[in-house]
Amino acid sequence: MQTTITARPLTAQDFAPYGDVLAAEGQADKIINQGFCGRWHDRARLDFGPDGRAGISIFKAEPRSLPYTLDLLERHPEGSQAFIPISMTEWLVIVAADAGGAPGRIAAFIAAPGQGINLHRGTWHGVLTPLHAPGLFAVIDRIGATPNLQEFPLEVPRTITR
Ligand SMILES: NC(=O)N[C@@H](O)C(=O)O
Ligand code: NI
Repeated sequence: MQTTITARPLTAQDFAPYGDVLAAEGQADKIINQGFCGRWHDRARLDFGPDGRAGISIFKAEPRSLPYTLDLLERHPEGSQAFIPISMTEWLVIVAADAGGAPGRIAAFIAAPGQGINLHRGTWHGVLTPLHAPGLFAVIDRIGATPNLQEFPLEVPRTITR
């Protein structure tokens, strides 16, 4: 069993099984606004289900420190969830593969300042984990009448290190 997981730098390629990386990285898809702005166009696979709608919320999360004890994973079976950093600091992203309806192998990433993510619908993840105050994020996820939340407490907590 993985009891200690080493976080690695967040890259779009490594994160692809779990979601999308949202950042002004590499060449812009479009140059707009009379050449004064780069647009990294349509970079997230958003999904809010047939009965939900998109919402934008602001999260202010308490910073955590490494090594971090992970004792809970969760997922949103009815929609995607995107985290766009407002405070330009690194933060911790924890995801896991699905293994028959429960979390399988866990992966951890250090998001660089300015990197955001979009978790695809149903992706197991740790809750928002900034590493520096003020931990401000814009969150785009499903607003609907159902809880859209499945939590999975870990019987054996894991240690996430850098
Ligand atoms: N519960 C909530 O709004 N946030 C969590 O889903 C999270 O991933 O941080
Ligand atoms: Ni979540």
